[in-house]
Amino acid sequence: MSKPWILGLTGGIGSGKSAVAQCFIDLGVHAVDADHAARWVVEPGRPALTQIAEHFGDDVLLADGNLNRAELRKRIFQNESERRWLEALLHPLIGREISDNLARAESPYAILVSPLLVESGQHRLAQRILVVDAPEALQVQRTILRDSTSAEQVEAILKVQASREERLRHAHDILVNDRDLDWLHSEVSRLHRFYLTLRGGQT
Ligand SMILES: CC(C)(COP(=O)(O)OP(=O)(O)OC[C@H]1O[C@@H](n2cnc3c(N)ncnc32)[C@H](O)[C@@H]1O)[C@@H](O)C(=O)NCCC(=O)NCCS
Ligand SMILES: Nc1ncnc2c1ncn2[C@@H]1O[C@H](COP(=O)(O)OP(=O)(O)OP(=O)(O)O)[C@@H](O)[C@H]1O
Repeated sequence: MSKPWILGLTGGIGSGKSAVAQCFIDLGVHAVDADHAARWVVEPGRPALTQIAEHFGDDVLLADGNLNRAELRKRIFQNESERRWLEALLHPLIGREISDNLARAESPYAILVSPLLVESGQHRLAQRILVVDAPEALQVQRTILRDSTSAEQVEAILKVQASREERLRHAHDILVNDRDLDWLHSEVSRLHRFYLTLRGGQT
């Protein structure tokens, strides 16, 4: 089987990656999401969850045995060495899930959605990079609304992610997501037609 042509889709927290990815999925494009892979590798019964509980203590587990994501989020975004420990454990596992899933793509191209595409080196899997960009104030506002979290928590996450400038340096295409969802849909349709021409109809 030939390797799929991969579009890397990235952007900071709350920029709209998942919303853009959904538009591509609606157009029939196979999508692999690093945040979803990050959930699979810590499901109950997976060795990584046991290692996380041993390292951080049982407070990071819920009564039903699932990961207490809100608790772990608090711990890692206020302590760089704890975040690095967690990333060293999870990123290789996430990378394997992503590669396995991308290999199953049957659409003319596939997308890899990842908040840390540039930071983690996952961009090397992609032939082209689309950055979803939005003003920082809008990223914070959208994330607070979506996650019922605080501005301080979102800003702590923003601080450890690549800067907009750094991310944009890797971009082949930029989608500025500062309008409504109908507009976003039409921009993604336009990009999709363009990517199909780049693929020259190859499957
Ligand atoms: C800390 C955790 C449990 C918090 O879970 P929660 O459900 O609250 O958030 P979720 O996983 O949906 O992530 C939301 C957003 O936070 C940001 N984020 C998550 N992890 C990181 C990180 N290590 N560095 C920078 N930003 C991150 C991203 O923008 C992501 O889209 C979770 O984010 C996690 O396991 N992070 C470590 C794994 C990782 O690096 N994931 C990023 C994808 S590779
Ligand atoms: N153009 C838009 N108009 C209105 N709401 C939007 C728009 N784009 C995204 N949103 C909303 O903003 C929130 C954040 O978007 P989304 O979840 O797609 O961001 P993300 O980049 O995937 O974030 P994360 O890095 O946290 O996973 C969601 O609730 C989404 O529905």
